Amino acid sequence: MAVIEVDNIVKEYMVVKKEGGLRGAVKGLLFPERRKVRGVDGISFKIEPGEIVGYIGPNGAGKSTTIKMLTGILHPTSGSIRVCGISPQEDRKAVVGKLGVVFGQRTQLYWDLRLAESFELLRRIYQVDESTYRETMATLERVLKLGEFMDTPVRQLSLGQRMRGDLAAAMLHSPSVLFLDEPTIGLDAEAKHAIRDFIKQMNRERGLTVILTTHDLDDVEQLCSRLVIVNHGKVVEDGPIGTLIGKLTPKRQLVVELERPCADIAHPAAEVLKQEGLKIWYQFEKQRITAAELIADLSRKLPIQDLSVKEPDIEDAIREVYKAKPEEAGVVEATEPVAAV
Ligand SMILES: Nc1ncnc2c1ncn2[C@@H]1O[C@H](COP(=O)(O)OP(=O)(O)OP(=O)(O)O)[C@@H](O)[C@H]1O
Repeated sequence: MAVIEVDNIVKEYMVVKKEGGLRGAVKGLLFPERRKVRGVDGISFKIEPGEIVGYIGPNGAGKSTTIKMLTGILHPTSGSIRVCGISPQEDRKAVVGKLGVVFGQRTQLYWDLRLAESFELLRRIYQVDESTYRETMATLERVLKLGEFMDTPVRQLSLGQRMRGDLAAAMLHSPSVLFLDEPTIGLDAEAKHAIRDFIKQMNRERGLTVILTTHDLDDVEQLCSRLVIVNHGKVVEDGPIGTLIGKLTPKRQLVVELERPCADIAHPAAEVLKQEGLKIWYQFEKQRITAAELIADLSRKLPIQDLSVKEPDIEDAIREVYKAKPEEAGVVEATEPVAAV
């Protein structure tokens, strides 16, 4: 049985149309013109146990709205959702017991308590019995290396430590599904690595199902086996990462800094985008040549002082690949949210 079944869900919001200028503002106050917009417009997908799925799309695509409906915070205007066979609308409490949620930008830890006290409070809220809690906590402490800051007040934790704390908090009640919203945002390379390692380990050892929204291409490449790509409230692609990632990010850039000027900087498999002094920007297609091959070729003929590979922006790539006609978009500009309907 699928862990998550989403069948043709729609979410409509009421918004007030805004008009420019003082006259427009007064008119808007006296005679607000309301209209419905679709934040999610007929989304369907199924997720099987143990999958790690990247749920990605540009800003305003409908990712948060979908996650809020899956967790029961919002109700769909139409369509149906099952999480572990349960409808979040009908029994939110039961669904919450099956889910762990981590928002990179917010914390569910208690700012004024020490980390260990925060966990104890969450244990009581989730009604985890003490022996199960001790066992789970021992694993989480070891894998996430929480020991050194268990007694630190949450407000004094670094962002990376707090994220590790938040992941542990989300796993305290041994959920079957973990929702991660930008789990590595703002973290340094080492902290990102620790977070990704933990997710992989929980998935491998406990069969944890993970849904991940992220703007970080490395998160997607290193964690996800499948991508569901949304744009303008609709699923535009759903498939294995191997086939989709190349389509989304066909082009990369290599920035090379030379030690001294050179006349022949061309390469047959890469385009020179621009040159500023000793710095050259090459653009190349992953399918045609790998970064390592290009670097090896160039360093044979050029005196390279420094270089870096630039990944394309995942958001721009999605927008570019899945350009929708405005009438299909279902999104109205210059509107102000009023209410979910
Ligand atoms: N409370 C609300 N009232 C009105 N419209 C809303 C509301 N919440 C979201 N929307 C609209 O619904 C659409 C989907 O928004 P949503 O926040 O789900 O997108 P997202 O993909 O999560 O974007 P981001 O990456 O910026 O978080 C957007 O057009 C947004 O403006």
